[in-house]
Amino acid sequence: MIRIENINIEFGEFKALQNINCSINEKDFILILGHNGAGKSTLLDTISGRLTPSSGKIFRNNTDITSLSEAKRARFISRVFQNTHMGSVATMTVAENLAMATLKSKTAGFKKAIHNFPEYIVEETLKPLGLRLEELLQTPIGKLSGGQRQIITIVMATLCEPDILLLDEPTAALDPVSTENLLQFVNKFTKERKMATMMITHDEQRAKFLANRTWVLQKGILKTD
Ligand SMILES: Nc1ncnc2c1ncn2[C@@H]1O[C@H](COP(=O)(O)OP(=O)(O)OP(=O)(O)O)[C@@H](O)[C@H]1O
Repeated sequence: MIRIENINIEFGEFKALQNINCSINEKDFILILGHNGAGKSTLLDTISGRLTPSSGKIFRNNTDITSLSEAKRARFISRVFQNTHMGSVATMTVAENLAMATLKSKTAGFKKAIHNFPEYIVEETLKPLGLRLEELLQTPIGKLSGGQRQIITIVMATLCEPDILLLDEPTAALDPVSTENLLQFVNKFTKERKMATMMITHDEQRAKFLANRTWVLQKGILKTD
């Protein structure tokens, strides 16, 4: 589905990613492990189009997307950041944030979308979770706990039905109970939707039940399985 060929990312003299070759297939759940500064976020930034490689190519179903902008890739590649402030607007309600997410990668229709909350999310996603998030729809998202906000951010990221979901340490700021809830949610949610997922984590033991593949980055070099 996504194929990466001989990708290099350089920041000045520094080689952050070196000669990366890998493929992400449908329904894969890939854990990305590695020490601080190994290049994990840089790899996700390269796949999402946030960074442009100095050499190498990225293909989606054999189409070369190396020069496709991040905004255009957002229709099929969704990125969730460790810092949920980057994926949602704190002063807007949960419902408004979810409505806004239906517009992803489009620029028109913002005012209309904000009044058109996608009701199906309540029955299909929020209620089955059993975390009573549906009771918080009119609450500004900035008032939610870190775990609640992270779950809503992931739901938002998947409303455009991407082929692939990129999660950057989604449990980094969470306590053990919220971490467990979030991982269970991610497991159920991505498998039900048959969505390929790449997740950066520093907690392999807790997260490994989710994954069919584990990749390790060491100083910009990727070891795939
Ligand atoms: N925009 C940039 N300019 C210069 N150097 C950068 C830039 N972005 C990342 N780097 C460097 O590239 C290396 C890889 O960074 P990256 O954020 O991908 O690491 P990481 O594996 O995600 O680390 P962590 O686990 O700490 O989040 C680091 O040495 C970092 O300082």
